[in-house]
Parts: sequence; C-alpha cells; structure tokens
Amino acid sequence: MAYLELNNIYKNYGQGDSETEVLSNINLSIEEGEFVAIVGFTGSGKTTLVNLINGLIEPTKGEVLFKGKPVSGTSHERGVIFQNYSLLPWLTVEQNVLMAVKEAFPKREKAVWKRKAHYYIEMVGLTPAINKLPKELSGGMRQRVAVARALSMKPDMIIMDEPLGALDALTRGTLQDQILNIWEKDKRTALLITNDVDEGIYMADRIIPLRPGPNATLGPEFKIDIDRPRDKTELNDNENFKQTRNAIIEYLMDIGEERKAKATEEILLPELTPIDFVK
Ligand SMILES: Nc1ncnc2c1ncn2[C@@H]1O[C@H](COP(=O)(O)OP(=O)(O)OP(=O)(O)O)[C@@H](O)[C@H]1O
Repeated sequence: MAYLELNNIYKNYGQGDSETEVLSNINLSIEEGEFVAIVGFTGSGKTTLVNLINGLIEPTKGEVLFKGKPVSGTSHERGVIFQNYSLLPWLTVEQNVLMAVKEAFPKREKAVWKRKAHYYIEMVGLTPAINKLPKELSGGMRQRVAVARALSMKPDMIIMDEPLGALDALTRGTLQDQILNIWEKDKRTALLITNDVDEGIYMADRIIPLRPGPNATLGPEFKIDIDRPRDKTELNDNENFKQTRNAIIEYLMDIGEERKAKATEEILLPELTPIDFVK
C-alpha cells in the first residue's frame, strides 16, 4: 500500500458554460520515506493539486488516499508549507510557531511546547529574531518561520507548494538543506511542488512533470539516481545530473511548444462577415 495515493483525480472549477477541468486523470503514488517533486508551469494546477492532497478541497472525481484512508479535511499528519508565508501578523516568531505546536500536541505541557518551538526556530536560524513580529522580518526570514511552523507539528508527510520561490539564492539553498536534513533525520515523506528543475533534482528521488492545463495531467516520471547527501557544487559536473536535467528540460520544452500550438488553435476566430454593414 502506498503512503499517498491519488487515483483518477479530476478537478473542475466553475459551473455550466464556465466550467473548466483544471486537473484531469491524475494518478500518483508515493511510498513512505520517499521525496517526490512535481514540476510544472505557472497556472498548471499545482496549488489545486496541493489543496486536494491537503484536504482543503475535494476532487470532482477520483480519490485521494493517505495511509490507505480517504482524505477528508486537513490533518496534522500532513504539514503544508505554502508559497506565501501565511503568518499571523500580530504574533511574534515564537508565538506563531507555538500556536502550531499547541495545536498538534494539545495534551503536552507548556514547557514541552516551548522546547519544541525553540528547537525548530533554532534550526532555521531565527533564535535572534524570536520576539520579532512578521513585519519586522525579511521575506526570507518569514518563510523560515513558516518552515519552522510546519515542521514543528511533526507531520508524517511534508507537502511544499513552491515554498522557496520568492527567496534569494543563498537563503533558498540553506532552506533546501534544512528541509532535506529533517526529511532524512526523521524519515518523513515529502512532496515538493516547484517550477525549478534544479531544485527538484537536488532534493527529490523522483521528478514528475505536471503538464500544462486546462486538463493538466502528470507526465512520465524521471528517477534521480544520484547518491545522497548530494553536493550542489559537485552536481554540475555529475554526468547523471546533466543527463537527467537535459531530459527533463527537453520534455518540458516539448510540452511548452505543444501548449503554444494549442493556444494558437484556440484563439482562431470564426469567420465573421459583417453582412449588415455591407448593404
Ligand atoms: N477556486 C477557484 N475557482 C476557479 N478557478 C480556479 C480556482 N482556483 C484555481 N483556479 C484556476 O485553476 C487553474 C490552476 O490554478 P492553480 O492555482 O492550481 O495553478 P498553479 O499551477 O498553482 O499556479 P501558479 O504557478 O500561478 O501558482 C488556474 O487557471 C486558476 O485560475
């Protein structure tokens, strides 16, 4: 039995004439302890996919199973790191993380909550900013709070919706390593949604492209056969990395071209002769 399973998922938005099928026949199976990355174009339905797995929305057709049971509603078992930091602006760094810890471990005592919160705040390097409000932090720091908050709930599965997209290269690299450390140390299962192929190759065991929508569906998977821990500086000289990267980029470019061709077809207007004006 797979840890997370998506079987024949379809998701439509709107009704009647304005109904659009955003996701079409999505099948995905992730084993316990795996790290899978989904790469996709802007607007292809990545967030819709995350929200379905998280239980925030329901599929129009098909089923999402987590540990063999249908997903219904959100759960602490699945921790999501969103692309916008979604922190509570009136709470400090410590309070934002504490709130999550309390929610995930309601029966523990205050000292345990504090210890857990401080552990994750330290891990993302924010101890010096522990009493600051979100508005006093940089974008990178806010995202680090969001990472600490999601991980502090000790979810069985970490789901990341382009969590690092807005960060500078250095902060992004540091956070990638912190997420990988946690994943490896605690043997979690992880799903990363990204538009950065290199990030996917550096972090994941498998990369699956999400073909552009409407009717977005998953493409063939690419296995990343590169030993861990991976060294970013050495990756560029790694033959396996180069080949995998080229294959994925070629595939994405091909489907990008297909999309462009389709777009041209779709905007062709019917022949309109303004008969009334010719008179
Ligand atoms: N609640 C909604 N109602 C109607 N349409 C929606 C809704 N949510 C998303 N969509 C549409 O579904 C499509 C996919 O959106 P989604 O946010 O899942 O894509 P995405 O790949 O995450 O985009 P981005 O990369 O820009 O974040 C878009 O065309 C979007 O306009």
